[in-house]
Amino acid sequence: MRTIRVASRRSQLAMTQTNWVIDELRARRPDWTFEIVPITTKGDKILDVTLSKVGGKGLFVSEIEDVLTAEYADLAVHSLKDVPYELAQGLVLAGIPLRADPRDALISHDGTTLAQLPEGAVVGTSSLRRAAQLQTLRPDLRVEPLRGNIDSRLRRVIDGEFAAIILAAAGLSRMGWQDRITEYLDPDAFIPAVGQGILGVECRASDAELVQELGRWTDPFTADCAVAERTLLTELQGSCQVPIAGYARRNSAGDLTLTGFVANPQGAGSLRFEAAGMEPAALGSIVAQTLLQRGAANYLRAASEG
Ligand SMILES: NCc1[nH]cc(CCC(=O)O)c1CC(=O)O
Repeated sequence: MRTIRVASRRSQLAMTQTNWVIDELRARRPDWTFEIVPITTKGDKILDVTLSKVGGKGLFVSEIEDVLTAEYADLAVHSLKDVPYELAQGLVLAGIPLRADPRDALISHDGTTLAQLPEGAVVGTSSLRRAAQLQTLRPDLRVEPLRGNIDSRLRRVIDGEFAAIILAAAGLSRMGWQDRITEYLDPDAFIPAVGQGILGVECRASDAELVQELGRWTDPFTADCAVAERTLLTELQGSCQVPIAGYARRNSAGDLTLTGFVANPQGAGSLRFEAAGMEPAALGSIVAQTLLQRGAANYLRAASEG
C-alpha cells in the first residue's frame, strides 16, 4: 500500500495527461492509490505575454520540479517537448511511455489544406519552428502570434480570426479533439519539435520503488528517440530564440534515424540534416555537429547577440 501524490498543472491538457498516466499505473499497481496535487504556476498566470522573455517554457516545469524536490508530491507528468534538457538536481525522467502521434496538425477555418489556403491567408502560431517551416513551404502566408490553451486557440480559428492554426496532433487526440484536424502535416516536410508526442514522467531519483515501476513501463524505442532528439537540442544549445526541429524514427531498414532542422531567426535560410544507424546519443550529436558546421552556429550566434 502506498499513496502516490501527483503534481499537475490545472490546464485541461495537463490534467488529461496526468489522469492517463494514473490510469496506466493503477492498472499495473492495484496496491497503490493516487492523489492529484494541483499547481498554479507563474507561467500559467502570464500566458498572454511572450514566454521567452520571462524564462521560456521551462518555467512551468521548474515550478513543478520544486514541488517534487520539496516532497509535496512524488511524481509529475510533462509533455517532453516542454522539458529543458537539464532537470533539477535529484530528479529523473524515470518513465517514458509509448510515443503518441508526433506530427503537427493544421486546423483550418473552412477545411482547406495547407496547400489550398489562399494567398496571404493568416495562420496562427507562436512557435518559431512552425513559423519558419510555414515560411519555407508557403512564403506568401501571414503568420501571426497565437497563445493560450488548446481550447482557446481552437475557438479563435473556429470563429474565423485565423484562416488556420497549427497544433500538435498528440495534444488534440489526448483531449479527444482529433476530429477538428483538417490535415496531418507530413513529418518529412514539416518536422516536429524535439519530444513532440512524448510524455516524460518525473520523480525523485531516491524514490527507488517509483523509479523501478516507471522504468518497467517505459517504451524502450520511445526512450531512444527522446535521447537522440534531446541530445540534438542540447548540442545546438537550443535557445527559445532559434527555430529548431528534431524528429527520430525507424527507417525502412529498421534503424533509428534522426532529422534535424535549424532556421535562421532573421528569416533567411534554413538547414536540414539526417543520419541513421547509430546509438541514440551519438546520433543526436552527429546531427547537431553537422548542422553547426554547415552554418547553424551563425544562426545561434546571431540570436544570442540580437
Ligand atoms: N507547447 C505547448 C504544448 N506542449 C505539448 C503540446 C502538445 C502535446 C505534445 O506535443 O506532447 C503542446 C501544444 C501544442 O504544441 O500544440
